[in-house]
Amino acid sequence: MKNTGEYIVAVAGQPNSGKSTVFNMLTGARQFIANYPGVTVEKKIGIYNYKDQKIKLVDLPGTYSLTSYSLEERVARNFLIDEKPDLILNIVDASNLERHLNLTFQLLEMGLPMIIALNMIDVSQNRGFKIDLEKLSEELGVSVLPTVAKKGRGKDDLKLLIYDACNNKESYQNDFMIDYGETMENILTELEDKIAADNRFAGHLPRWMAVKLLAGDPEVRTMFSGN
Ligand SMILES: Nc1nc2c(ncn2[C@@H]2O[C@H](COP(=O)(O)OP(=O)(O)OP(=O)(O)O)[C@@H](O)[C@H]2O)c(=O)[nH]1
Ligand SMILES: [Mg+2]
Repeated sequence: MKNTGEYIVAVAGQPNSGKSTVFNMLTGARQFIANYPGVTVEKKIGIYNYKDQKIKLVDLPGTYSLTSYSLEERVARNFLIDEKPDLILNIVDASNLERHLNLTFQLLEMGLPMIIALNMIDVSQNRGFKIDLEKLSEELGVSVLPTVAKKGRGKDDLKLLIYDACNNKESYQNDFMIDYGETMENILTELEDKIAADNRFAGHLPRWMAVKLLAGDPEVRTMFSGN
């Protein structure tokens, strides 16, 4: 594992979930803009120090899923695959929980350490929603922290959680797995074995590749056919 004295945290979430607001809340003024390799999509990077640690946040483009059909989705997912950040900070809009969990499941399938900031708790409460945080966290196998980023609420707890997660990655590495049913699972297992045995795909998560392959993902298909 790299230990360069700084941790890289990818801020991922659907559009309008409050990613940038959380990003600003955590990093304040220490921000700069870069680009992702080969594309013009803006890469917003922010830095803050916490205790003895330097934390580098990357504000990923907002996407509804992680297929490879749009540039933003490709950028977000390639960042996760290529850079293997120390942690994914998934921003979820508590007032649209069901819709936002779609991306959460896809992020979980990438097999990286992850935590969730359940943002917009104020909006969710105003709508009369009561979210059982413990149950949500238990079902997903991920730590869930409520935030109201617009008002700075949850900032200190979130910094502490990020610090803890970066320093104890194994405990934040989830083993979440969608069960696609017997027929699909049989095919997936076969594919996973083939992928795991193929050194072209070293460093890739076999399960993730197998799922994407079955879904007809163009990028993964190209990788597989070797073109
Ligand atoms: N009420 C409320 N509003 C929030 C909260 N967090 C963010 N917002 C507002 O929600 C809107 C969207 O926030 P952004 O931070 O821009 O969301 P984003 O995820 O970065 O959006 P994209 O970059 O377009 O994907 C802004 O108007 C924020 O001020 C919150 O916890 N509560
Ligand atoms: Mg934003």
